Amino acid sequence: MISEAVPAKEETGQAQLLIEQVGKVFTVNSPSLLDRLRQRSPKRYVALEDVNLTIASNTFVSIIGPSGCGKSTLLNLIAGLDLPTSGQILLDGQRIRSPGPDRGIVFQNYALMPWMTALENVIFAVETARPNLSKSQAREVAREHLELVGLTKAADRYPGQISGGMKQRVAIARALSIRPKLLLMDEPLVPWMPSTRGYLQEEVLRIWEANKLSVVLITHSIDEALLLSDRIVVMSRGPRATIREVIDLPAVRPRQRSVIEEDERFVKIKLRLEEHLFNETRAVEEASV
Ligand SMILES: Nc1ncnc2c1ncn2[C@@H]1O[C@H](COP(=O)(O)OP(=O)(O)OP(=O)(O)O)[C@@H](O)[C@H]1O
Repeated sequence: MISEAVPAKEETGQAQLLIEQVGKVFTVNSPSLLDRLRQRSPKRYVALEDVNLTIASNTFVSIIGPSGCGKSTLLNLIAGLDLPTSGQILLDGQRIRSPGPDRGIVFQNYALMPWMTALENVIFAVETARPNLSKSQAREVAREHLELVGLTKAADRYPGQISGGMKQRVAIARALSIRPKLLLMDEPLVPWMPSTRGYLQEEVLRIWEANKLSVVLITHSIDEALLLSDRIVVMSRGPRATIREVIDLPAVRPRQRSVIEEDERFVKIKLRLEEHLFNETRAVEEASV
């Protein structure tokens, strides 16, 4: 049995990101969605309800939950790409109302500009987020970040000329180059074969350790969450999805893959998460029949 999430206000005071009683209601009016919901007229869909979470500085947090529960919705609210219908999200005491340079975002599809080289993609982000830098300073910052992700040699290549894994590393370099307090990642490693994915996971860890910022990662992979995170946020299924539990992982760093298979504490958490996802997914499937 999984316990309730601890309300944000009961946690210690040095929080960086505060999510307070957040709810999100969508008005569904696209014909295909209405068709799926077997509705004719526009309908309200309560995606998130009463979401509370505190994320302290320098913490790696993964969000896991059944498909369609609202993980991306929550990440978009933190990114400021959308606004909550109720509640509020504060970053260092400032209410989030729009995207800002204090948050870097990495999506699954990289969102690179194809007509710009890898370096130009990063320079563009630096110039936009940090207009006080001179052109040569922006170029230098961009170069440093491409170096950080091991892509110095690919700096002058266009997105169409590099592999998907490399594109994702450019996207990570771009997100980090604006010096965000928070790095938000929406299933960035999903498309990759296990070997590439494993390599990118190591890269993400190395970059996080080098940068000391907070990361919020959405993932479908329990192993990935166990390998990378300090905390795992477990969401319940929608509608009215919320945080079911926040699990603090044992502070084993650096964390080898074998730890997840062999350390009894990790094995227990893995079983619990598998059971939760299985039950929630089954309930979603049953509800849709
Ligand atoms: N703009 C929107 N309008 C209407 N409904 C939406 C909108 N965006 C998301 N939803 C609904 O909100 C719910 C949560 O969607 P969301 O994409 O956040 O889930 P998710 O957990 O990220 O899904 P997945 O794991 O499949 O990526 C879904 O039922 C989705 O259909």
